[in-house]
Order: sequence, then C-alpha cells, then structure tokens
Amino acid sequence: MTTSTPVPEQHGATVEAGAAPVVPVGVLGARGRMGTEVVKAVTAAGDLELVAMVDAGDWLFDVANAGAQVVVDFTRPDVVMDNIRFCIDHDIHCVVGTTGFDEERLATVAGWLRAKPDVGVVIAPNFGIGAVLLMRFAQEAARFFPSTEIVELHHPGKVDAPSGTAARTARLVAAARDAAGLPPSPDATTDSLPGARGADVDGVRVHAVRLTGLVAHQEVLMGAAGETLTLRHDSYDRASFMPGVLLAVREVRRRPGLTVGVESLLDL
Ligand SMILES: NC(=O)C1=CN([C@@H]2O[C@H](COP(=O)(O)OP(=O)(O)OC[C@H]3O[C@@H](n4cnc5c(N)ncnc54)[C@H](O)[C@@H]3O)[C@@H](O)[C@H]2O)C=CC1
Ligand SMILES: O=C(O)C1=N[C@H](C(=O)O)C[C@H](O)C1
Repeated sequence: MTTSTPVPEQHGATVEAGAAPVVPVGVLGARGRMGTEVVKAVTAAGDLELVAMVDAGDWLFDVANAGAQVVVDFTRPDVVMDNIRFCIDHDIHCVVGTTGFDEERLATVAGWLRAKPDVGVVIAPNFGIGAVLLMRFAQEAARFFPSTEIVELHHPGKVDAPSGTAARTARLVAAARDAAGLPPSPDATTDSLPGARGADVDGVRVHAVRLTGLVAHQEVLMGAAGETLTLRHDSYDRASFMPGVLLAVREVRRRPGLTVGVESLLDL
C-alpha cells in the first residue's frame, strides 16, 4: 500500500510516495499510423510519461535530451537500424515494432548490445497477442501436415512484403517441419507466372495481399490427406497491438540484451 503523499517526479509528473517511478518514454515514428496509436497509449498509461515524439526530419537527439529511458520505434525498415544504434549508444532501452529483421540484422543488434550489458532491446514483428498465439499454434501444428502455406493481408500503405509476422511465422514453421523430418511441401508446379507461387521463406510459400479497407491479417493453411487446418488472425484496429507494446515498454529495462518476439514476456 503506498502512502497518499504525492512527491515530485522527473519531467513534471508526480507519483505517490513509495510508488514505482514513472518511466520516461520517447516515440520514434510518432506521426505514423502505429506511432500515433503508441503516443495515445503511453499518454493514457499512469506509470509512463511521454517525453519525446520524433518523426522523419526531427532531431533524434531529442529523445536523449528529453531523458527517455525507453524508446519505442515504429518507423521504417530502412532507418530502424540507425535508430537502434543511437539508442544503445545513449543507454536507452528500445522496444522495436518496425519490421525488416533477418538473422543478420538481429546478430548486428546483439553485437552492439555486448558493449552495453545493461541495455535491453525488444524486437517483435507483431505485438498483437492473437498474432503471437497464432505463431505458436502454427509451430505446434506444423509437424502434422505435409503442406503449409501462409497468406498475409494488409492495408495498401504497407511498404514491405511479405510482412514481418509472415516471415517469422514461416521461419518458425520451417524449423518445426525440419525438426520433424518433413520433406518439402508437395508442389508439382513447373509452369507459372513470376510471383504466382508467392515468396519462398525457408521453403514455406508466403503470399501477400494489399487491399484497401484491411489493417493486418494472416492465415496459415495446413493440409494433409482429406483435411485442412486454417489458423487465422485479424487485427481490425491498431489498438490491438498496444497491450503488447506497453508490456514490452514496462519489461524491457528488466531484460538486458536482445529479446526477439514478446513470447517470453507472455511466459509462452
Ligand atoms: N510489431 C508490430 O506489432 C507492428 C509493426 N508494424 C510495423 O511498424 C512499422 C511502421 O508501420 P506504420 O506505422 O504503419 O508506418 P507509417 O508509414 O504510418 O509510419 C512510419 C513513420 O515513421 C516516420 N519515419 C520515417 N523515417 C523516420 C526516422 N528516421 N525517424 C523517425 N521517424 C521516421 C515516417 O515519417 C512515418 O510517420 C512498419 O515496419 C510496420 O510493418 C506495424 C504494425 C504493428
Ligand atoms: O505494416 C503493418 O501494418 C504491420 N506490420 C507488421 C508486420 O509486417 O508483420 C505487423 C502487422 O502485421 C501490421
């Protein structure tokens, strides 16, 4: 039970005596689709304080000057590495939702973190709890089905294809198939238009749809003789990502080093 005497806290916020201090948070990509939602969510959270909003053309040093302890990055795959490097160099923990991470990029971030053992970085292609569960269910089911393909469907403003979530799902499914000793999914195609069979991610076909009216959706289709299993997740609103983002913001300072995905934060 905290006492009711308010004590001054940094950045103008106040906290109850004995309560955990408010965490100063900066948002990169603050004027984007996700950034706008993150700004709203952080502002509404009593234990967090929004201290910096940075978008393209703004000065990145603003997040350091404002005293941000945690930065949330929803920018673009072509700028996110520079942002992470900056934060690590300035001892700022990072929660990264921006996509475009392959094993090489993750290894680079892990390498930077070795010089800063107290800094934490969480990188997750999807903060939606349902999407995280879908990935886990797909991993579990993969070994029982000779065929798996993935269809991701998004709003037409998305710059990368396939989605980061679909790429990660494909890699997880491929690893589960390999571990079970499954051969490649059967496919007799010898004659096709370029792209007709989707992208090949570690041997799993991934198809990307861009459609006005959509937000973020994914289906994992699995087939065996005489049956199919379809796992589907739909984000109809970017609010769906906020519980995961806020969880990562609250946890990242306690998790030095690189954390990929929010599974471990959810005890999955
Ligand atoms: N992990 C997750 O749960 C989710 C991840 N995403 C990913 O987040 C990223 C952003 O998505 P959206 O918000 O839809 O894109 P968006 O295009 O609406 O927003 C990106 C923002 O970043 C800004 N920006 C560009 N360069 C910058 C820089 N150097 N510094 C600061 N800001 C910069 C842009 O001006 C823009 O306002 C994408 O990679 C997307 O795939 C999107 C939804 C959920
Ligand atoms: O750009 C988006 O919108 C999304 N991006 C992430 C991805 O590429 O997986 C997460 C979600 O699908 C929405």
